[in-house]
Amino acid sequence: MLLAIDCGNTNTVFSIWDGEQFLCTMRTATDQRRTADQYFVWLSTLLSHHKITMDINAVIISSTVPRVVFNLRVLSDRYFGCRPLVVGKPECALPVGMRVDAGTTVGPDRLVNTVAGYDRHGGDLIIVDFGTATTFDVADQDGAYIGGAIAPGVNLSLRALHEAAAALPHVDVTKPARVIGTNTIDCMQSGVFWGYVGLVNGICEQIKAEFSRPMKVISTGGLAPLFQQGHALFDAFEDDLTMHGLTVIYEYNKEK
Ligand SMILES: Nc1ncnc2c1ncn2[C@@H]1O[C@H](COP(=O)(O)OP(=O)(O)OP(=O)(O)O)[C@@H](O)[C@H]1O
Ligand SMILES: CC(C)(CO)[C@@H](O)C(=O)NCCC(=O)O
Ligand SMILES: [K+]
Repeated sequence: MLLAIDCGNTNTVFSIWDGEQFLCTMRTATDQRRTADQYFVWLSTLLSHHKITMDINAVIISSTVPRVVFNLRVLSDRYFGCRPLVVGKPECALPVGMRVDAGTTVGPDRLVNTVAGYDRHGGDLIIVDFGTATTFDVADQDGAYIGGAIAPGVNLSLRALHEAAAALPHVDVTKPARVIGTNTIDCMQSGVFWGYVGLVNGICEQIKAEFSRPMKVISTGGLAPLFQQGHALFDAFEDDLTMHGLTVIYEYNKEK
């Protein structure tokens, strides 16, 4: 079985793939201090709770936080007896290339999203991922990652408002009933919710204008469904896009 690990700046998601389906998915806060032994105790407890026998013999990692990779490598080696594939490292081949400025480092999550989007939908895509940052990844006709946009994440923007302004409380994002808020919380929610609808819409429209062919827009990440509510921002929402991309990259490397 394959253990696929998607490590973001906020959360790290572990999924077990049996070759056909994901048996379970587990999420923990990203913390570079967490050791291999701590990961293993946590994983084994959850897997026994789900009644899944742990026979992991392969590991693939995408990490936007370089420092956590060390302990995840130790986890693979010590507990699963294997060397993990790490997206972005030379030994991990990608089925599709990238066309960006020489010397630039693309976030592995964005490359994985591009691979997954191309696998499911073919090329000419915009993938919008609502994580710590809101990213826009463009897949060309042949599936190559050709760039995109990085905007501050929704929760990050709300936190920034709260931290910078003494009279603004911490609030969660939600779709407000009205655009004109009549109290502080409604005003903040309106600003962030409708601000992001405008941001996503505006960036996608401008990417489409700059690109020469019609494009499909795919969304992923915990907050995507909220923004899809009542607005035709996306052609599809796919919860498991990054995990799917990790399995595609794993299979590609296994065959090579
Ligand atoms: N309605 C909601 N309001 C607030 N937060 C939500 C809501 N729905 C989902 N979330 C949160 O959105 C987050 C989405 O997770 P996702 O994996 O897409 O990104 P992340 O973990 O925040 O970022 P990263 O992948 O960069 O670490 C989760 O932390 C989840 O708790
Ligand atoms: C933009 C984030 C933080 C989104 O997770 C990540 O993809 C990243 O750290 N990227 C590096 C820079 C880039 O993708 O161009
Ligand atoms: K993510």
